[in-house]
Amino acid sequence: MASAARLDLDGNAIKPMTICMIGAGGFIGSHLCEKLTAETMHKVLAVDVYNDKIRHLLEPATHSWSDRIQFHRINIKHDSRLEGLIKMADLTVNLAAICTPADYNTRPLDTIYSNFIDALPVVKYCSENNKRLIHFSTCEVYGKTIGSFLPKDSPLRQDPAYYLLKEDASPCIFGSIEKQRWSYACAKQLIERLIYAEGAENGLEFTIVRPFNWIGPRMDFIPGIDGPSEGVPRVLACFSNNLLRHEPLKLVDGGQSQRTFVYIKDAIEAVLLMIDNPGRANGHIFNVGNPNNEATVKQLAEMMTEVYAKVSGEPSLEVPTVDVSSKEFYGEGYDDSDKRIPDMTIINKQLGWNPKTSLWDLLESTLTYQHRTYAEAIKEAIAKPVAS
Ligand SMILES: NC(=O)c1ccc[n+]([C@@H]2O[C@H](COP(=O)([O-])OP(=O)(O)OC[C@H]3O[C@@H](n4cnc5c(N)ncnc54)[C@H](O)[C@@H]3O)[C@@H](O)[C@H]2O)c1
Ligand SMILES: O=c1ccn([C@@H]2O[C@H](COP(=O)(O)OP(=O)(O)O[C@H]3OC[C@](O)(CO)[C@H]3O)[C@@H](O)[C@H]2O)c(=O)[nH]1
Repeated sequence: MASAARLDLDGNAIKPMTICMIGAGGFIGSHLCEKLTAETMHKVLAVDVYNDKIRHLLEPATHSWSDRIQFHRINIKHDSRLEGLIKMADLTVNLAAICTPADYNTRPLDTIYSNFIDALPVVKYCSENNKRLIHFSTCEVYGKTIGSFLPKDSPLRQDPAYYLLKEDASPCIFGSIEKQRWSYACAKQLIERLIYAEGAENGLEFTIVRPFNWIGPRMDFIPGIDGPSEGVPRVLACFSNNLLRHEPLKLVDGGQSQRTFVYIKDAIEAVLLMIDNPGRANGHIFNVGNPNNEATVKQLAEMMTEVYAKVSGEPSLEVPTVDVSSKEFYGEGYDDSDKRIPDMTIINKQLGWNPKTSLWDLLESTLTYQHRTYAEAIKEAIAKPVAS
């Protein structure tokens, strides 16, 4: 239930504000909209080209929060209404982006435009109108770890100094230009630098969020069900799709890359703390991830296979995974981040935030959702005769 008497971290009453949320119809946006409507008195101006993932919040128009969320179907690439919405709001949260790795090397121009050029007016309008901005960047701005350049058997690889990713100390290490995978990370890095410069030179009040593999329900799409059959979503949806279809999970280059996964609901708590505590969040870049949930992609596949068997009651395949080369899976120009462990010092100090949910638990609730939402539709799709 929304409460009028919520307090910030310094014990002051939080005043309801109007938030212009761009990209509100996506995975993170849908969870943030849910949180803001259910637990706060803030008003949301939800901007996106799609609204399927937030339709349950918009309809019927008789929800207790209905007068606090408005959907605006706007493509921020070319819509003059954007400035008016930013002016109307106290805070803008910008989530809009192309952010699936399969696009970075195959649609590099769209990726760079989406993550840099299209974000420019948002930053400009916030700066010119003295409005606060929370901008979503990515853990990919760190690129590869320093440790990955050490010899394979070097004991230094065990030293956190060579792999822990720190907002104010780690370098950003990308591959060469023909490795177009880095088009996204590079565009995100440049928009971060621009926002930082707007803060330094023009006083823009900003917060930059670097999400480390947030996962949970409503992430991306299941190919052929609620997205294109040939589409390649992020790993959670790829592996969910394989499990739902009883196919082996594809391990790109053997699945040796490492990631830390954080449950979307834990991560959204961190974003709400940023929204409600401007004095503690402004001017900061925050890693938001769960350093305790590290796994190789192969280990993730094995755990998802085990959890899915539990929640679906269906036996696992005898050979649950298959190796595939990155060239075959993503095409020319793909490259990968080797390891991503967020340093948590800054977010702990400023906001006292820590994630709670283990990898097993977050996969259990997410795969329960995937099974409930998609299993029937997949069965029907498989049963349908293919048109000749
Ligand atoms: N999910 C993660 O773990 C993660 C990790 C790192 C960074 N991020 C960043 O967080 C943000 C949100 O990610 P997500 O996982 O929710 O992705 P998402 O693709 O689910 O959401 C992005 C939303 O932005 C909208 N959008 C894109 N271009 C637009 C435009 N021109 N006009 C209007 N709307 C537009 C899309 O329709 C989509 O609904 C992105 O900036 C992404 O780079 C997410
Ligand atoms: O079927 C598959 C799909 C992927 N992989 C490998 O899994 C690793 C993670 O892939 P994914 O979650 O798709 O994306 P990344 O973690 O590499 O990048 C994202 O991180 C943050 C963000 O900025 C936004 O979400 C995005 O760039 C990777 O190693 C794939 O190769 C697989 O083996 N099989």
